[in-house]
Amino acid sequence: MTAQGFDGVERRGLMFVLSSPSGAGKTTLSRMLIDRMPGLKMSVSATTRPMRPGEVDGRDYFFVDKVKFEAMAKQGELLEWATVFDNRYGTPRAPVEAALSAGQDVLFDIDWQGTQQLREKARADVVSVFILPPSAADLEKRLHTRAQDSEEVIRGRMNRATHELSHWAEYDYIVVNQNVDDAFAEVQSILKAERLKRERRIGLTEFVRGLQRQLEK
Ligand SMILES: Nc1nc2c(ncn2[C@@H]2O[C@H](COP(=O)(O)OP(=O)(O)O)[C@@H](O)[C@H]2O)c(=O)[nH]1
Ligand SMILES: Nc1ncnc2c1ncn2[C@@H]1O[C@H](COP(=O)(O)OP(=O)(O)O)[C@@H](O)[C@H]1O
Repeated sequence: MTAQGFDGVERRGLMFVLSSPSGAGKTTLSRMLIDRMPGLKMSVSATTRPMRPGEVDGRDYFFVDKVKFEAMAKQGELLEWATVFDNRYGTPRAPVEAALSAGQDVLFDIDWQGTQQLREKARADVVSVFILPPSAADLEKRLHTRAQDSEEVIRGRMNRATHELSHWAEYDYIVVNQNVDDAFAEVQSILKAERLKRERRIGLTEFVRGLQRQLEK
C-alpha cells in the first residue's frame, strides 16, 4: 500500500480518523477536507440508522437494514463496526483497501470503538483526531441548528456526549472547533505534517541515495 508524495517520494498511505461527540463538527470538517485536500478519499460507512433529510445513499452512508448489516459483518466485509445510539455502523473494507493501494489516504468519521479497532489492525498507519465543541451550550445549539433530529434524538445525543468525551485521551491530536475555519486549518496542518513523517516515507532512502550520488559526482 504505497502512495506517491507530492514531492515524488514514495510513502505509505495513512488512515485519518476524526471522532467527536455528535454535533461537534466532524461531518463539516470532513467535507472541507475532502473538498480541499487532494489525495484524500472519504470512507463511506454502512449504517442501519434512518436516512436524514438531505442525506444521499452511497454518499453520506450506505443505508442498510439489520439483516444486510449482519451479513456484511459475518462475511468479513467490514474493517470495523460498532453499535452507536442503538444503530449499527461499520466501515466497508474493500473501498479502504482499494484507496490505500491506489496511493490515496483515507478519511474516517467513526466513533471511539471503531478507532480502537483500526488502531489494533494498523497502528502505525492510523492518525486520530478528536474534535471538541467549545462548550456544552454550543454543542446543543449545533444539534438544534442542524435541524435533522427529533427532540428525543437530540436529548439522546447530548446524554451520550459525556461518554464519547471520556475517550478524548486515546487520540493523537485534539482540536477545539470554535471557529470552523480555524479548526479546519488545524486539522489540515495535522494531515500535512503526518504525510511528511519519516517512517511513512518509504522512498526516502532511495531519494537520499540519489542525492548523495549527485553530490559525489
Ligand atoms: N465505529 C464506527 N462508527 C461510525 C461509523 N460511521 C459513523 N460512525 C459514528 O457513529 C456516530 C453517529 O453518527 P451519525 O448518526 O451520522 O451522527 P453524527 O454524530 O451527527 O455524525 C458518530 O460518532 C460517527 O462517527 C463506522 O463506520 N464505524
Ligand atoms: N465551528 C462551528 N461553529 C458553528 N456551527 C458549526 C461549527 N462547526 C459545525 N457547525 C454546525 O453544527 C452542526 C453540527 O455539525 P456536524 O458537522 O454535522 O457535526 P457532527 O458530524 O460531529 O455530528 C451543523 O449544523 C454544522 O453546520
